[in-house]
Amino acid sequence: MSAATAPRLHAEALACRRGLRLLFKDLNLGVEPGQIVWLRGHNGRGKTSLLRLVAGLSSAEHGDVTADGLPVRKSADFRERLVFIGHHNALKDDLTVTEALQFLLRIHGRPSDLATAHAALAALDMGSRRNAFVRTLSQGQRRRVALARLAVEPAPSLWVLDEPFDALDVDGIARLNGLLEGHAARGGSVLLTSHLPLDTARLSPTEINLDAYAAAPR
Ligand SMILES: Nc1ncnc2c1ncn2[C@@H]1O[C@H](COP(=O)(O)OP(=O)(O)OP(=O)(O)O)[C@@H](O)[C@H]1O
Repeated sequence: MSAATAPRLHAEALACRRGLRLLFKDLNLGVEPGQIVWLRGHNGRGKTSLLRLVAGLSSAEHGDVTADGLPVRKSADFRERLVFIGHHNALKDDLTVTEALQFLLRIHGRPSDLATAHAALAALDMGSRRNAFVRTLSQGQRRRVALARLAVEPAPSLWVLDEPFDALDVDGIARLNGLLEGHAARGGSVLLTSHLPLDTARLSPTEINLDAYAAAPR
């Protein structure tokens, strides 16, 4: 990854269907380098579904999501400049914390040497558990390990984060806020969901309420 800023994300008149239900329609979306976008809306409105569209993991019913003008599903460059952390932490129970993080870094093409993994864990204050098995961690600790990837992201990419604050304590929230703030200041961008209130004074997020684009009752 060599680009100096995050990709410019754009979508027009986006509509999303899951199964038989049209979830939302007529959504215009833009995420610029340096911007933090907070996606809000009722349970089941389609926030996770939208994040999956943006990450190129599914197709829209109508409209295209583009990154620097190219459809995300066709851009290998975009995939290298994207960090997607879903609601499930994707950590393997039978690996140690360090191994599980190294695995995630490796499959996403990021530096995965021991020093990098240890630095990432230290940034989320998980250094003392680095040799523990993932299955022995609490939910908040698992979330910290999954988020540790962000601490060693080498270039300003687009971070797509599904409920990243979920299960974090006050210290974890402060650490994540620090990562988000630093990332945006370096030209990175963020699209995230959160049912918990964000620190708007610190993060200055742009809010999008998906309820305003509802296509049908939930
Ligand atoms: N694989 C699937 N097949 C069919 N419908 C699905 C599938 N996954 C999700 N849905 C439906 O799509 C709708 C939107 O789900 P989604 O997870 O995107 O909502 P959300 O806004 O993220 O919700 P929450 O705030 O509860 O996390 C829900 O009604 C859900 O039941």
